[in-house]
Amino acid sequence: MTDIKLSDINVASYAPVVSPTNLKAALPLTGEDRERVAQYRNTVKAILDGDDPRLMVVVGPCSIHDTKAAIEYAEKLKALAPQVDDQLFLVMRAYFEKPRTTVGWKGLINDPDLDDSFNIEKGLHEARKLLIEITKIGLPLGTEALDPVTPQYLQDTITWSAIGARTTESQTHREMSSGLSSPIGFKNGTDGGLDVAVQAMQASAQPHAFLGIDPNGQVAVTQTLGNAYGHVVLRGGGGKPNYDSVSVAQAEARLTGAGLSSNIVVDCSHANSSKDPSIQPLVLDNVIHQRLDGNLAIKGVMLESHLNAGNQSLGNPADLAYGVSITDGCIDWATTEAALLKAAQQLRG
Ligand SMILES: O=C[C@H](O)[C@H](O)COP(=O)(O)O
Ligand SMILES: C=C(OP(=O)(O)O)C(=O)O
Repeated sequence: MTDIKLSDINVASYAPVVSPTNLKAALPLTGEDRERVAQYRNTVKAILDGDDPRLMVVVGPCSIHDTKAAIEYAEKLKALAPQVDDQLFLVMRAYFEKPRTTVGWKGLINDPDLDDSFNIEKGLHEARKLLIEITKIGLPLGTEALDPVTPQYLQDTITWSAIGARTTESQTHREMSSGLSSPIGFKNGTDGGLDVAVQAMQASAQPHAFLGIDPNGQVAVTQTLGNAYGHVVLRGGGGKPNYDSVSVAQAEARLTGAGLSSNIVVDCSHANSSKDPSIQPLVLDNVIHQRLDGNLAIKGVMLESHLNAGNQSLGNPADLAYGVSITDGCIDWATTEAALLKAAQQLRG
């Protein structure tokens, strides 16, 4: 009876993985790239503090599955930036971890070869390599912090982080957020509920102690200081959008009532576009008008955009169309560029 198996009954295997320190040694972020990230973060903080009047725009693919297409996208975004940067601070969406409603491809880190081979070590390398390449191109980067371990590998390259609608209520994610070095946006819940995001801001602003990993990959009691730059991301939910002026005013009142800064980012995608990507420019247009009407609580917007429009199913990776999302549908580059040029022009008055 003593050899009865009680643990790991549902675990098939373990495989050690590179430590954060060793990955960073292999793929270092150096010199002026480090200064850039620090500067980008300061800009986002200044936007959230109301000291920089520009609108932050987190824009890019729903998920990155092809690093070549991501570089091509980054080069286009970089070329657009100087045409709008008097009004818009562009941050490229670089999402490598996808939260799934049930199951599905969980992102480039989890399965970089898109074939259920789950070469997570390769995924970490590819993600970090790409983040460094895009930093060198000269763009700030935004990502979803989903797995509580991955920030140790990537966070030094990140200007803005998000906690997704499916994890905003999770204590683990609030604890992790309290130690993240970047400002952090909390999505409202998938049911549209704002309370979880407000509570996440309250929780993550405080110090926490929890089990995490240290830079050497050692499990460690992690004590954090609290993240002062939490804010809400309105993404709609429960079958309804929440980007309209009434919903935004309600969110503002809720935040102020809780003693929090009334900083709001509007996600033009997800339930705010009923997952129809072609609606995103209309949502953006509405938000720009709210800003022009004097609503300065709206500090940013998010757009899901790729080189080409729509999305495609992930079947045989060799058959995938280039530059098309394999998760949520996106607007194409031409639509993105036109929408952002228009937004900047409108904001100039
Ligand atoms: O943003 C992407 C998706 O909306 C999110 O990952 C959930 O995807 P799913 O409902 O297709 O699993
Ligand atoms: C998963 C995402 O959004 P949400 O958490 O709002 O569904 C996303 O932005 O990729």
